Amino acid sequence: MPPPAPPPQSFRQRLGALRNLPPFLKLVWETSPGIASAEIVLRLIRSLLPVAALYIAALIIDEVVRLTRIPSPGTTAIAWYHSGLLDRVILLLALEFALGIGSDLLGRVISLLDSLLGERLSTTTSVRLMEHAATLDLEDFEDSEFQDRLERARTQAAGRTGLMTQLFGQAQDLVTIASLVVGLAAYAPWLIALLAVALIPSFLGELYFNAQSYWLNYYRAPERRELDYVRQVAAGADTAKEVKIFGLHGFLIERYRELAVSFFRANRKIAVRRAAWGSVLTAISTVAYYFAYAYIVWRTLHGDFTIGNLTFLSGSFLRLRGLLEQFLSGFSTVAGQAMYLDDLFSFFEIKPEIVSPKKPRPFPNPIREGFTFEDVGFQYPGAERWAVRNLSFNLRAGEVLALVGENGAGKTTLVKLLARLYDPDEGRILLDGHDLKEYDLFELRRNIGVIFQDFVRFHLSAGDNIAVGLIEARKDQARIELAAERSLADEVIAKLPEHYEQLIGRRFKTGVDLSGGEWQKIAIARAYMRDAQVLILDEPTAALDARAEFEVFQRFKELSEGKTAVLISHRFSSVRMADRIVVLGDGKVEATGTHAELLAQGGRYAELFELQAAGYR
Ligand SMILES: Nc1ncnc2c1ncn2[C@@H]1O[C@H](COP(=O)(O)OP(=O)(O)OP(=O)(O)O)[C@@H](O)[C@H]1O
Repeated sequence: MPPPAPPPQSFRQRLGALRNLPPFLKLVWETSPGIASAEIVLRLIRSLLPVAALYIAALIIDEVVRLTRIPSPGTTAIAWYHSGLLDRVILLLALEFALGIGSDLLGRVISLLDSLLGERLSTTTSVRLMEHAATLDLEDFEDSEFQDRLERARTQAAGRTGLMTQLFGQAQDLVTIASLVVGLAAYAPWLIALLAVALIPSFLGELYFNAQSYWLNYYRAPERRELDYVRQVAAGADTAKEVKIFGLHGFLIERYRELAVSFFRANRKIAVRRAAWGSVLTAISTVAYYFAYAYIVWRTLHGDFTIGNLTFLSGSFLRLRGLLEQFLSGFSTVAGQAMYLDDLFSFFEIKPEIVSPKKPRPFPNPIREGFTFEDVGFQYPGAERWAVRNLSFNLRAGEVLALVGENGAGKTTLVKLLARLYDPDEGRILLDGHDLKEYDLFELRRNIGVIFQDFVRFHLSAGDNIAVGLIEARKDQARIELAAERSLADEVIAKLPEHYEQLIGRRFKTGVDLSGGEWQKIAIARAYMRDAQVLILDEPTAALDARAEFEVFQRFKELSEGKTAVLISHRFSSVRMADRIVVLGDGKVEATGTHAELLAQGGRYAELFELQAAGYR
């Protein structure tokens, strides 16, 4: 589908993006006040060198002209030197030389500082981006519009160092321009007006095309994400197996090509128009330059200006024109880039909704009553169906509760609500009689150890893969080993060549991959790593063989002595171990009871149990 046409943007709106510059400069400054101030001082000095050089060049010429008009002291350079007539010229030449060398040196130092500061800026911005992303809600991450925004902000974080150099350069040029204008104004003020008239059209043209490019990128962010995604799927290690089996290469490459070609076409259209208009508008300024040049020559012939003045003025004018052109096109680049900054700063403006209260209630230790779901309803953003609704039940302190239900019944959603990854849209969840929202978010999560069905396979060492359950205890080898023992991961690790140090996953060269069930044992150890009061296993055992799952759950039950535990599984052999079972159907509690009670009731539980049991007979 073609992207919608860019909305008409007034110049004022485009220039409005410049409001992003002060916070951007603040960011640059905070990155490194030392380098930034050195840059400012050096650039200020360098900005005044061109006018000084032009002025001295003019003095040299006038001096030479003067010397050609007096009687020659001799024919050799030595005779000239000894006459003392060359003293002034020599001094001026030496000065001009020093200015030239100085300017070159300063240029080198400045670009060195630029690159140092740029790299630091890119790191600072990326770190801030990650820090901010960490505060945001899970809901945000699941929203594709948010993903687009994050993607744009991410590219901005890496790409804005050019803008910094540009801004510093602009400021430097501005000082040079001002110094040249003062010089020029002293001789021929209206030349300056002529320059302005000549340059404004090309400036406006640049501004317009920059805005076009920005909007193109803006609207294409979803497609760019798709482009990256397709590339990843086509050439990624995780997907290679299915891509090969199903022979998806052709399909993926074709999709990539289609997207890339449509990008290319849109970009080309803007580039061609920009080039065409650019050459027309630049021609106007060239005409103005020669017009001004002719005027200065004419005034010199009339005796109003000296030859030195002529060189100074034409030199200044030429330089000024170049600088102004550079400044204005730089300015429109800056205005264009400032629009991209919108993406970065607007990302920083997203505020999380799930936060801790200002004065949190102390977290109960031990939990006395447990959790109560009161008529809880929750709808995923953008979804029409309620994932859970009118959900009421108790999770009593110290019990082992199993959650059962068909796919999509709302089991995982319930767990996410319990850990406040989402807040309910209706009803409330109480912990020991108080709303979960009254407790500190961090404390709540620290007290809950959840292992999800889709736990993350970190491409880290086996030890670290367990330690992520309580990252502060990463160095506590005894704790890691105990957790591994409890989840049966110790047997898996014993077989690895480097044991706990073994890198697992196939992303890195020395990595060893594990089977699905082996990964699960490692993941379950994370729950044991933290001494949480509530332990939740949300079906991370699906890939375990029947014996392993039985053992894992048996241990889980033993080890959750004195803790509150929730287990979700589709295997009744495990479920029946729980003290109490809650049957979910369509986001509601359908029945509760022990295994025997539920079988006796003969509802959905009995039906599902019979189905599974029949399969084994
Ligand atoms: N991130 C999400 N965005 C939108 N809808 C979702 C999301 N996650 C789950 N759902 C929907 O919410 C409902 C409940 O899903 P949930 O994952 O809680 O089910 P479940 O009982 O854990 O299922 P399973 O046994 O398959 O794991 C389903 O209809 C599902 O489609």
